[in-house]
Amino acid sequence: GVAGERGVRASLTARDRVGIQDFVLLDAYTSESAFLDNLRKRFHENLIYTYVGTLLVSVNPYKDLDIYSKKQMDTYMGVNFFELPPHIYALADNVFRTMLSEFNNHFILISGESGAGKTEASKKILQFYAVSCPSTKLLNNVRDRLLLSNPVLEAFGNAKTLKNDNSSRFGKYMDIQFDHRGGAVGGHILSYLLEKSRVVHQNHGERNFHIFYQLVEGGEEDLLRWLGLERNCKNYRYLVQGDCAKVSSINDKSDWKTVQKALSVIDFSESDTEHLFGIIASVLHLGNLKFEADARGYATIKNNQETHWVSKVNCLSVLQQGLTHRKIEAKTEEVLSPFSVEHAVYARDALAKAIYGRTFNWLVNKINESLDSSRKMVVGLLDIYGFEVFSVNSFEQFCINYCNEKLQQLFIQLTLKSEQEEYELEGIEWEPVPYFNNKIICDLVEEKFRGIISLLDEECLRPGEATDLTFLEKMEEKIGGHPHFVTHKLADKNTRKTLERGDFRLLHYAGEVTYYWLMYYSSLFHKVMQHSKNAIIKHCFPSSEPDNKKRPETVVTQFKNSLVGLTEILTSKEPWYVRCIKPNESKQPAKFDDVLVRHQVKYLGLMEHLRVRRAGFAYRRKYEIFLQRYKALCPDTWPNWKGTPAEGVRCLIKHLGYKTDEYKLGRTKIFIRHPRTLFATEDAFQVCKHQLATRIQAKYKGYRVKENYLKQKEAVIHPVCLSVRGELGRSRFIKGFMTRNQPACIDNSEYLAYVRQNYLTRLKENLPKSVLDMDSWLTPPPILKEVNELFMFLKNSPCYIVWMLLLLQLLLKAQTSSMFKGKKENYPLSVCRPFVDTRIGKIVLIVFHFIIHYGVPVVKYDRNGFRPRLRQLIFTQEAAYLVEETKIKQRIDFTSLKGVSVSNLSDNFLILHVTCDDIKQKGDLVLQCDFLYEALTNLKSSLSVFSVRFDIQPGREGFVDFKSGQESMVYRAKNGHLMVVSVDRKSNS
Ligand SMILES: Nc1ncnc2c1ncn2[C@@H]1O[C@H](COP(=O)(O)OP(=O)(O)OP(=O)(O)O)[C@@H](O)[C@H]1O
Repeated sequence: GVAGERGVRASLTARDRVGIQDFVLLDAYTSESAFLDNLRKRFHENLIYTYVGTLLVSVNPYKDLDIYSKKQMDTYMGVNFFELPPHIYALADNVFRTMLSEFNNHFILISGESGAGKTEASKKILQFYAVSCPSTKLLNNVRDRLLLSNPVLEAFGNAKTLKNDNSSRFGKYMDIQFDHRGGAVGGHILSYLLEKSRVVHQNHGERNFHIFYQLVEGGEEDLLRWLGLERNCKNYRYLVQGDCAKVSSINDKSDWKTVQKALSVIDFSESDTEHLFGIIASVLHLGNLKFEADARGYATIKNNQETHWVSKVNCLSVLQQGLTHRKIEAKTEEVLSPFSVEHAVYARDALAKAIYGRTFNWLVNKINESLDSSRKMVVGLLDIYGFEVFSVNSFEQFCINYCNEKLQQLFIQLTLKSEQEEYELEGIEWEPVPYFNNKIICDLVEEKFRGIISLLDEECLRPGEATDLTFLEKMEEKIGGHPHFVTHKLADKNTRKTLERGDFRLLHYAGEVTYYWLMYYSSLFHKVMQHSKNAIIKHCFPSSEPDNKKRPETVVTQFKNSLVGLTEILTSKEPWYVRCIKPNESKQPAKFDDVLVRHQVKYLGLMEHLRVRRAGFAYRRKYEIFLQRYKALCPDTWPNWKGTPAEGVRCLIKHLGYKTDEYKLGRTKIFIRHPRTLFATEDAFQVCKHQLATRIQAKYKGYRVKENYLKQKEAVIHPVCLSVRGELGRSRFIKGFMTRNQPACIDNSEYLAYVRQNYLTRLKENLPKSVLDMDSWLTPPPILKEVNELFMFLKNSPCYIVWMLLLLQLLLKAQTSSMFKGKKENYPLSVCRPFVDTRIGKIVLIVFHFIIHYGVPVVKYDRNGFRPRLRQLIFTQEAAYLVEETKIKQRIDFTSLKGVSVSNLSDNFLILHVTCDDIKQKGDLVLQCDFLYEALTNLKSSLSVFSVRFDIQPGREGFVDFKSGQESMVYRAKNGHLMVVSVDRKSNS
């Protein structure tokens, strides 16, 4: 039954399969507690993945599990979602195959709290694609760049926080671009809202971005000297505020090396890296700049040494003035107004943040340049910061949490809402499943004129001084009554105690967060930076910006717009979800905190998702599509249905005997409640399909026979053929052909083979008196030009080397004959071409130092997944080698070669059986070779000193099954074996 079900499922489209799988799996969870129990039990058994429908839930194990090996990847490749335990590879593989079969774009949204495992999940998906996609030299290059962009982005965009030692401090959306064959041909990265405040300030127990520590700890002596840096993080104010420059889980020195290497692979020139690290160093120097008040109380820079280094590495000269003055524009002229010390410190930090932030954007663009291709289809990976609640939540947390609200809203729209709306739209009776729709919070933040962002914009850009308090009052006035907004003034007595006057609280879908931030907007240093000779800084602060005439966009509006862009990107693609869950707050393995997990399960909307999917239907299809697929099952709808598709489906399901509770008919679609109903229909279709196929085949065969007859007739009238055999030969040939009635394999080349064969038969009957008496040899027909030339040559200068060569050929062919004659179906047909001593390019031969006996191109089939790979098979005196271009992939000593098998059919497969106790060997090799007889004869002669079993097997060889069929093909069968189908040649030979 299971096998039958699998067969049925395999025949559905990828999307059907996933939809049905979704439904089947949901049966396991009856309540939230049951779901949690299951999650906990699995977690303790190291089963960190669970499906909720098609959505993958991952619980961070906080320890390395042996589930990400190459072997695991192979196991999940090309296997249906439900056939193996849940895994991130299964999801990645399904997305990939759905993309290839439907030719559309997809995205995987990875969400969860900080430290829940989002970045790790996205890396696992990327690694899976890197291994599973087809590989060529060019594609490998792209793959390396895609993979190596990660450590660079992590160095510049990740940092240690209290929650996660490698926390992504920016949002990342990455497109992996594929060609129509599934080769990964490129990528594109979008980054969102880097947490720039971290450059100048870190909370206790947290660090600045990794790259600063990597440079100071790992940078070469010369580089540090050139940048004016000392190898001690404690000397830099921007690196010591969290008081944890050194962390046991982070190795800055080795990470520095990784980043250096990665930069060179992704096309960063020497001058790029020089400028880049110049900027990193200058930020560190900036942080050490101190100010003191002059006699009038205005700021002046205290330590000139640091200014010198900032200027030197950034090639800047007007820094002093830029940091201690602001520009005031008064009608026609610009006036410089001096800063107080406090303002100067603020300006310094703002400059450091701006430099770092813009450099980060430059870095992302630069990586994109090295990855972008003219893409065909994409799988997008969205790994974006999770919902954050700290004791002090600033403007950045506000943006991050707003982003999470938007993504939750998208999730609701794409799953819960759209599913229920579809039933309504189709007029299907349906009891709505309640869920919390967070649109109300999104509106609170982003609504035009009334939302928090609009109010903030207004406050920032209005004339007069804007402060936190004026902004707060404005919010209280405009959105005071909103149920998700609270301030000290608006709160009830109990809540008021928990709020300061300057705070405001938002009741997010994931919990309450109290915000407090300082407003500031400045374009003070832009002019200064334009004078830099550092190419990156020049690029990041272009001279055309900012356009003073235009109302400047505030940071929050820029962010809002970028989220609108992101939503557009996502809604144009098919969604898939990975929900990451954090099992405990202390990053400990094997600790499952029920309260914490329950909270995440709640706000991630998992239970609602589950309920909606379970109450719904397993399968839905437009009437046209359903009818098109299954119309053959009903005599009234086959082959053509004249009425409307809806009537056709009605007629069809009546004929099939569907019970009324098994289905619902909507306005445009049929909805089927249980997978078993569909399985039964699909089963019936499979049976019916074969019967139909046989009928169509019979018709088609008749047509082909006729067509081929005409073709062959034309072929034998070809002038070459005529000149060889004359009219009599031609008519005899046509007669023979008609008797055999095997049109598909008869063409000019067979006729020529026939001529050769004929000559040899005549030669046998008229043997020469002596081999050296050339005149006694029968004259070969003109078509045997090579032989003729050889004879002419021998005639003129009898030469023993040539005779030796000829003899060698004869010996080899005799060897082949003794091995295969009468044992393998296509033996006589395929062996008539002359054997040569090697079939691989000279360049390959030159690269290897050993003496090569024979080389031939082959296709190697991986044992896991049976993916074909082009290789060269080379024999030397002691071993066989599998070579990719000029790289040896595998060596098989003849001493460890147990045997060689081929089938008795007309395929061109060979299997090399290798002793498995040699751990370096990867098991038996399955190879396909166009020159099978030549290769095996050569192998046999190389092996003569070794005792190797040489088998010709009927039909089956362990994990490879052979059979005859109408058409040659190779595919992975349902039993997991490689199925090799070859054309039946028996009747032909
Ligand atoms: N599948 C996994 N197997 C083993 N360890 C994991 C796995 N996923 C996550 N971890 C551990 O948890 C840590 C945090 O994971 P990760 O950086 O992916 O979290 P995140 O959700 O991206 O957090 P942030 O939002 O802060 O970037 C990792 O550094 C790793 O130590």
